[in-house]
Amino acid sequence: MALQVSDLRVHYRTVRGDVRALDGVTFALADGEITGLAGESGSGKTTLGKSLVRLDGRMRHVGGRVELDGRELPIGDSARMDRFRFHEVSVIPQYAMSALNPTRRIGTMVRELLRSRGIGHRAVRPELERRLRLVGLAPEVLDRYPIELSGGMKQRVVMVLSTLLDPALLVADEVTSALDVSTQRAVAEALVEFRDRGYVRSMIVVTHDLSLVYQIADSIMVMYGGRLAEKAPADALVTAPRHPYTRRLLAALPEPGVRHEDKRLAGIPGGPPELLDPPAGCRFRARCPLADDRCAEQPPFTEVAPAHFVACWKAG
Ligand SMILES: Nc1ncnc2c1ncn2[C@@H]1O[C@H](COP(=O)(O)OP(=O)(O)OP(=O)(O)O)[C@@H](O)[C@H]1O
Repeated sequence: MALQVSDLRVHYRTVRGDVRALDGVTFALADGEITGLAGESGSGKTTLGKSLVRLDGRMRHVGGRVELDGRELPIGDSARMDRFRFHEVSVIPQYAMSALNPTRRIGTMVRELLRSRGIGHRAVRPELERRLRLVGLAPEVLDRYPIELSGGMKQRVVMVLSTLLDPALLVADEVTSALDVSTQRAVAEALVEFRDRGYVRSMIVVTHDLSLVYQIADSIMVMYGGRLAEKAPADALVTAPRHPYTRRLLAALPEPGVRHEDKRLAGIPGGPPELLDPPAGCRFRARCPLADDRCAEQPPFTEVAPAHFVACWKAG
């Protein structure tokens, strides 16, 4: 088992109180598993991804554990986490490619990044060039400025960099969302190739685009209101979803292959719960057509079929 996340709770501290963005998240990721993480905007996907690699200043780890290969990751302690980042856990953050410094050449940024991690540039240069070629980029790309590269090229550079030291876990947050359809496919296929070659052991691919992730993921997790609603092998999740929210999320998808970017989910009345003061019981209760009195109690995240977990009293 590569990654085990148990009852993880991460809050944002705000002047109005704590936003309970992760409120008891439990799942495991096997060696070699690519999992897609889907759900409406605000459900906690980015927070979950960040929590495993780098908590930002406002995030507080209030409970739960994260273990990688049986060792606990000190996610609440940024200084201690530094040892694991890039080497063992790595993230391609949302908007990573627009965050590249426009005034510095790609190669300069790479050298600085490696130096900050105590890694000699020369030692990894051949591997860096090999991997750039693998994703269709000539090593000369290192002499260029970010503005000279297309979005897809920048995204591939970021991918190569974040996995250069063969981390056990990669979190890729919306890595394809700003790209055109054919480039999206190329980047998605490169993620699979990196896993197949062992550059990354396991991967969490955060996305709004269930149809794209379905093409590359072994399993899919669906988040709702700071908790996981369902995790299942990709086929089972798409063809036989058990959670009423997952069913609606899939029903709201446009035709296969077309991106779904609506901030609000069409077809599901109401909005996601307020995480500042979330309702008791099942978070989906207020919008669920199947809800009854039992749903006032929080349903456990239970394995209802092999590797198929659901948090719903009606899913058994
Ligand atoms: N810096 C912050 N301060 C306070 N609350 C925050 C902060 N960042 C996120 N949140 C809240 O935490 C919850 C989860 O946000 P998160 O960004 O993880 O969701 P998401 O599913 O990734 O959304 P999106 O798909 O829009 O990126 C939301 O209620 C959001 O409003």
